[in-house]
Amino acid sequence: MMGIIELSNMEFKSETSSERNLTVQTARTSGSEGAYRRHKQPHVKGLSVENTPSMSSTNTTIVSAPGKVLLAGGYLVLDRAFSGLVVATDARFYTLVRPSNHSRAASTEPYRITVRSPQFENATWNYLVSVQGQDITLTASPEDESKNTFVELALMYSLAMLGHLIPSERITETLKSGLEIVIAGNNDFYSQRKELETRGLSLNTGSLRQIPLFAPTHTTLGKVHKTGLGSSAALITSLVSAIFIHFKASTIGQEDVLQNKFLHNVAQFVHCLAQGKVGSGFDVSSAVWGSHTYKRFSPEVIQDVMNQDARNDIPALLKVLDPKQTEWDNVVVPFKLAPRLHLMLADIDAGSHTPTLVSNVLKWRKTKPEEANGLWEHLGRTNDTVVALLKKLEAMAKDHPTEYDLAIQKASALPASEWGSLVNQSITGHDATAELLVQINLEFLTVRRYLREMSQLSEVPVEPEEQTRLLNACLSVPGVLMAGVPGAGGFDAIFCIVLSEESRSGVEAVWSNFEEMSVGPLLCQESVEGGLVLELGQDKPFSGEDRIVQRLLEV
Ligand SMILES: Nc1ncnc2c1ncn2[C@@H]1O[C@H](COP(=O)(O)OP(=O)(O)O)[C@@H](O)[C@H]1O
Ligand SMILES: C[C@@](O)(CCOP(=O)(O)OP(=O)(O)O)CC(=O)O
Repeated sequence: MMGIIELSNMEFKSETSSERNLTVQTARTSGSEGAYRRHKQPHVKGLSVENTPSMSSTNTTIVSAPGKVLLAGGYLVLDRAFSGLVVATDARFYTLVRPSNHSRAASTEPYRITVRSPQFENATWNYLVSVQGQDITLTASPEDESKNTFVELALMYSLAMLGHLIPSERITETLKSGLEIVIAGNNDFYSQRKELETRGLSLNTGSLRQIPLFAPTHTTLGKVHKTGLGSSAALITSLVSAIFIHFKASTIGQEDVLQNKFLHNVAQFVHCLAQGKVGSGFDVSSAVWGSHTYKRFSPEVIQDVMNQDARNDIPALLKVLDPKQTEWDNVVVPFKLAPRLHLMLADIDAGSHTPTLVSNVLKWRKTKPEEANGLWEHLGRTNDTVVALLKKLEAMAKDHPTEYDLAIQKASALPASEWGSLVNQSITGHDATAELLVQINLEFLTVRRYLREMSQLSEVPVEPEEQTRLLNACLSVPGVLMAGVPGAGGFDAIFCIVLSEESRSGVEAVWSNFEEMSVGPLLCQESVEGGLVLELGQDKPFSGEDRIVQRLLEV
């Protein structure tokens, strides 16, 4: 057994097969866990289980990655000249990897990997793996009813890379009993309207809390209504990382930037390949690093390997994905909402097709470059101002906690349009927190004004009128700091940032009474756990208390 390489010495030299170690954050077990982990939900029998459930956590790896919401920078973030603000959610995607239950016989090649997504109908995929020295090839079983390109590419490339990174004996040893992989996304990733209907429950957060973890979606992956949290990015990031960790090509417990960069680069590459295009990558980025401001990587970085021929030269691919050997120029600056600010999300049942919106906006930018670039400059600057003000607010909370709390309390009782009256009311004569709140609110209204202008000029419904009416109704509730359309906008979703539980209830009431569109609240909030988390495996044992891990071991 080779020793763990010191992180400072770590090199991803593709021509050697020496051991590499990659790092993800270890799951926290107390205090700051996401709302989902804290909620005491009644235990309701959820999924039908195909295989005999194995409660054993031995040799089991579980890695999770968060969903995302792009609060500012939609479209602009496709261009390196601009930044986006992405917040990771405590709704996560989980990948479990363990030796298979039923393949004692299959101790020789080809090894078998079975992947299940128990929330869906017809969602089992079988793969056959052959190992010849450093060359590892994976093929989908021809007997499968459906194909999952995202899963297949993630497995194919992760294993092929492992062949060049760790000794082949370790690979065959790990594969010899076959592998079982279970993939599950938090309920918030998919519309729960059908599940609520089945249970005779109405569409509100109280009802959503009664649904079991990883509830069945009553449909196939192809037909499911997604809520826009970025299922494929979170899935690929958790799957790729779980594989690297399960094969002990990675270690845990240290926050090593280089190692996470490698996992990021692999996930980013696989996601681009599966999507058939190089997007901005903000979703994979937040799945790895949590909330941050994001400046994209130059597409040229991976352009040359963006085809299936990359399989034929894994050392060359490893070189491109090695953060030390290739210039990955993405910029990630960590971000955190100030205390007492709560993110609220809702999906709109109407939905929009993001690739169509993107292609039409980019077409407009190409045909009217002056008009578009002028607007993007203004919008980009206003987005940056909003981020800078949110950071100032966070600093204010740290430096002057008592004044900050008092100001938030007062602002919670009034709609944002009336916060101006709070600025000069404090004992010191000037309330700096109230002033920041006013500025953030106004700047974000300006962001929305530019987005509506973009809608008009490009004829793409980025903030459609129906959404404008909904957002304005939310902003009339006391204690609502921001309301907007995330990401590409359209009819997909809305977000609000609110200052208190009362504000949250007020906004929820607006959503359930809104008659123009069906507004479905989500339960998730900002992730406090950051990006990638090792939930189980290596030196992170099963405590018996984490009900998410417990549930994953059962399904
Ligand atoms: N629970 C899951 N299990 C397996 N694959 C999944 C799961 N959820 C999503 N995927 C994969 O992600 C693809 C959806 O990707 P995409 O349409 O880009 O959605 P999104 O915008 O949510 O990322 C699916 O076709 C499937 O391959
Ligand atoms: C337009 C964009 O900048 C942002 C789109 O963000 P969304 O969060 O709307 O994405 P989907 O989950 O794919 O619907 C495109 C991009 O950056 O890739």
